[in-house]
Amino acid sequence: MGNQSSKVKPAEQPWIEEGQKHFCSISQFKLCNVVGKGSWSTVFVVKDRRSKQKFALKCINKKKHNPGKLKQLLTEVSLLRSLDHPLLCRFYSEFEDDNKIYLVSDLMLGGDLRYHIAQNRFQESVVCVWIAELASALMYIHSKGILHRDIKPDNILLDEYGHCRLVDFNVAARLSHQTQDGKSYVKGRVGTPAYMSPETLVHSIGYRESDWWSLGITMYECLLQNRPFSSTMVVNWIRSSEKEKSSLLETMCSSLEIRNNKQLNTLSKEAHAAILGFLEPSIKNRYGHQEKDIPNVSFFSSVCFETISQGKWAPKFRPKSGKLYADPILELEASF
Ligand SMILES: Nc1ncnc2c1ncn2[C@@H]1O[C@H](COP(=O)(O)OP(=O)(O)OP(=O)(O)O)[C@@H](O)[C@H]1O
Repeated sequence: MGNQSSKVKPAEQPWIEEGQKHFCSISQFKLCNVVGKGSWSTVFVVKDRRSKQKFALKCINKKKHNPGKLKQLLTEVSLLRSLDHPLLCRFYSEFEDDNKIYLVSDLMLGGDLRYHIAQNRFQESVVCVWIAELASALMYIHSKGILHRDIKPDNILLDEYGHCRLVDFNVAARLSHQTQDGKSYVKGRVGTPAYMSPETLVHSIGYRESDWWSLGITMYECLLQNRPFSSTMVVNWIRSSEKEKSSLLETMCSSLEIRNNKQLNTLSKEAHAAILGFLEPSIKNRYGHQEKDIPNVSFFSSVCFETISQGKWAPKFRPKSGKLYADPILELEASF
């Protein structure tokens, strides 16, 4: 382990002049490209006319969304405003006009992990830095009392140097409830089925450990290019009768079969153990139950968590510079 900070371009926030952080009108920007499309937004690369700096501008069409969705958006904005970490995508401003709501944030030019893992099978050393960076971001948001609830490769963007940024706080929530023994949780079966923890699927509840489970599925996928449970398998479990649902946890654990999974056996013993640690059905035994122990997980022995958490650890994979990691079809579909 070595401190690489002198050689490495940190995951720094772009420089912005004081006073320019609070964008309030679309006229302040020149539209450049479409960089992504979500289920309720289009994301543009825009250039601030004054500083010439580029940002991501998420545009949400008010007319296409019901008041419930817009309320959810307000929650997302309030959560984003409370967060500031080198491995999250910094949020600057929101403003609106008659038709749209606009959110301005850091622009991530390296594409999402879903794209990259579909192209390549990555070395463990690459994935180790990604998962350590995500673990660091996760510990930070948990320390702020927030659950992400939708960790998956689609919601992880790379910056131009290859640092991971956890994005999409659409369904994130504050840990607003407490069990009798003082454990914080959020109600609801929320997220993407294939990444949902057993407790979320079975009891419609999310703990901090539930995000660690999703990170475990993400790690599995980054290393092996597939997932331990398919979405249809999970959806079928959810749709099963109430009686069967009570045995869902058992089914899921036995289906895990990952303890004897041939693919897992192709990994180092450290990677294998980390996946089993994150995908531990019992939350008390799951990695992340004691978040302070995460840096001691043997899979992370080659990285320094302090440097990782400052966004200064050198990623082992750097996206191609000058390439726009966006489906060209989005450009054609864009409307404004
Ligand atoms: N800051 C950013 N920099 C670069 N690209 C981004 C940024 N934010 C979002 N994108 C791109 O835009 C896509 C859509 O963004 P996002 O998932 O936040 O939209 P959404 O409407 O909230 O989507 P959904 O509800 O389907 O998750 C992302 O998959 C990503 O490719």
